[in-house]
Amino acid sequence: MCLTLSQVTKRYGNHTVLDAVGFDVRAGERVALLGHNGAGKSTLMKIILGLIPADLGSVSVLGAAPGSQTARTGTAYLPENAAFHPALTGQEQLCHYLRLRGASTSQAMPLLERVGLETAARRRIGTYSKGMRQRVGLAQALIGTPRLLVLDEPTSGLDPVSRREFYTILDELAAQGTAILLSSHALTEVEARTDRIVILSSGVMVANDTLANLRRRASLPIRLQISAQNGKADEVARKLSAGRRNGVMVDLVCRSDEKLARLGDISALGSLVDDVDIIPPSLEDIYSHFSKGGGA
Ligand SMILES: Nc1ncnc2c1ncn2[C@@H]1O[C@H](COP(=O)(O)OP(=O)(O)OP(=O)(O)O)[C@@H](O)[C@H]1O
Repeated sequence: MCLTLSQVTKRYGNHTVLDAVGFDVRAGERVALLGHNGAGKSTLMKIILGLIPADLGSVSVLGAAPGSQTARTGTAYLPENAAFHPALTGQEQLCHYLRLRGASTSQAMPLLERVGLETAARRRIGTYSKGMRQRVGLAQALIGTPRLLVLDEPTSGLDPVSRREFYTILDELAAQGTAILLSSHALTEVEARTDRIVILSSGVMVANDTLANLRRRASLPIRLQISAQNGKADEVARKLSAGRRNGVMVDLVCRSDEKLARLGDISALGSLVDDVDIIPPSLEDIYSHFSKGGGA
């Protein structure tokens, strides 16, 4: 196990910011840490990195205490807004980090190539876009091939192509055995790119499971979106006891275990129906279900 948290509790005065949080991250696993603003995500990351202590509970990072030599050597961290010296070039900034970690500066260019910054490597960081600065941060995090990678909202402010490229690099790292914990507000993107989801709500862990299992447990309603033949939406809606959305679309909401029966009802309408789409609950729906205590 690369990361093990058990009963981790943190208080600031009377305010309990983390309340008995516990989960694991295995080698090669990509875990998303989701939660509203102030849910405790950054606090948890700071505890994992050994920057602040937990009041109660235990944390094991690569089998060692957070902040210990073993934990620090094997862990890389990318803060949400990584700050770099604007007058340094990407290459100079990376050489600086390599020296700090006692590594050879000859690795700077291969690392910059890996994150797609080879052509900009000799330009000052002050001229980089946000996405390019985020890539410098990722190159820094890749020094020494970390066994645990902790990323605080790594893709906020990145365009869709940069996001995809960013996740491709994370996928490669995970395939090599790096454990990845990343916080995010971008629910739809973590849906496709992570193996497990942990949801914090006001410092309490309200979910820790694969998305497929969370979907099953939430058993939220499914929407069947039916396209009726021209002019027949009212008739279709009436026959199915469903709601008409506009001139041709009819919305039918049902439980997951009713889906097949309802599809049978739709198909029995024959030529009155042109098409049907099945819309499962989105990650946003599931997230909101568990955040409101639906998992309890
Ligand atoms: N040093 C501190 N002193 C007092 N309260 C703090 C301190 N650091 C964080 N908090 C409080 O702890 C709670 C959790 O904050 P944290 O930054 O961990 O949330 P977050 O989930 O990362 O939020 P965001 O998504 O906005 O980054 C907040 O209510 C915050 O005000």
